[in-house]
Amino acid sequence: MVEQKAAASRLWAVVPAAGLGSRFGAQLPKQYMSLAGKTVIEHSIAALLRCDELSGVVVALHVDDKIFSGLPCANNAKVMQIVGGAERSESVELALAGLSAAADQDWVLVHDAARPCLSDQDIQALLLRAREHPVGGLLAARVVDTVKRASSQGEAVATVDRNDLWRALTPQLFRYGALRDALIHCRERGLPVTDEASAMEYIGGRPLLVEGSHRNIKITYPDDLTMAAFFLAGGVNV
Ligand SMILES: Nc1ccn([C@@H]2O[C@H](COP(=O)(O)OP(=O)(O)OP(=O)(O)O)[C@@H](O)[C@H]2O)c(=O)n1
Ligand SMILES: C[C@](O)(CO)[C@H](O)COP(=O)(O)O
Repeated sequence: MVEQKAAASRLWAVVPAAGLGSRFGAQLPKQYMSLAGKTVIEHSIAALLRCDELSGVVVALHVDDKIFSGLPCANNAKVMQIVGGAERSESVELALAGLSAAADQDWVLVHDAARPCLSDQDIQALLLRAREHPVGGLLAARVVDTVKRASSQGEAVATVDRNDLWRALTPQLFRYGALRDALIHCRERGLPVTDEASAMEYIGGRPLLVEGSHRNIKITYPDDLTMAAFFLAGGVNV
């Protein structure tokens, strides 16, 4: 009997970009702030598009977004747009629903539009390690500061053992079907999901932590844009 060879899993990307950047406090959503000659989101998407095996990217936009369609990357044949939701997790779930060509066993990279300093090296490290893992994985960085738990009065009440603490970054890489089902599971139960890995954890998964660069910062406050410009200009090579 001739065994049917399983079709190779394809690689997709989802870019949550429907936020309004309230903590950043600018007139424009932070993903559209200028950075090193382009907008923040263009750097984030460009990093994904440099990955040759990517089949397509779905960008989740705010319903009132009038900017993205005017960017050069919006005309890239691999780039699709959908309207996101009120929460980041909802935007990701809607983007997955928009990936009609994806098969359950395909892989999906979810990468914040607000993380413009993602390196090719980190993407390749995540793809190499997480695709060999039964659940998938995420880029992450070890916590290097002492961590305090605060009281409601803003006083340090405890020091948290940081030896096993990591900061979750993006991209995060999971199988399309498993991630879709995990996000639905969490939404139906009102479980708080701030990243894709937490949804996978809720259904019993243990995503692989792949150490990534501390330069892969999330633009949250204005100072982050200054740091990102420094990193994209090459930073200090030690
Ligand atoms: N409903 C939402 C909220 C956020 N995001 C995206 O998720 C990423 C990380 O979210 P965050 O840094 O919190 O962005 P904002 O929600 O814009 O920031 P803030 O919380 O300060 O308003 C960003 O690329 C943001 O555009 C999204 O797609 N949909
Ligand atoms: C997904 C994320 O960037 C991982 O650290 C983070 O959880 C996003 O949080 P935000 O409050 O939506 O920015």
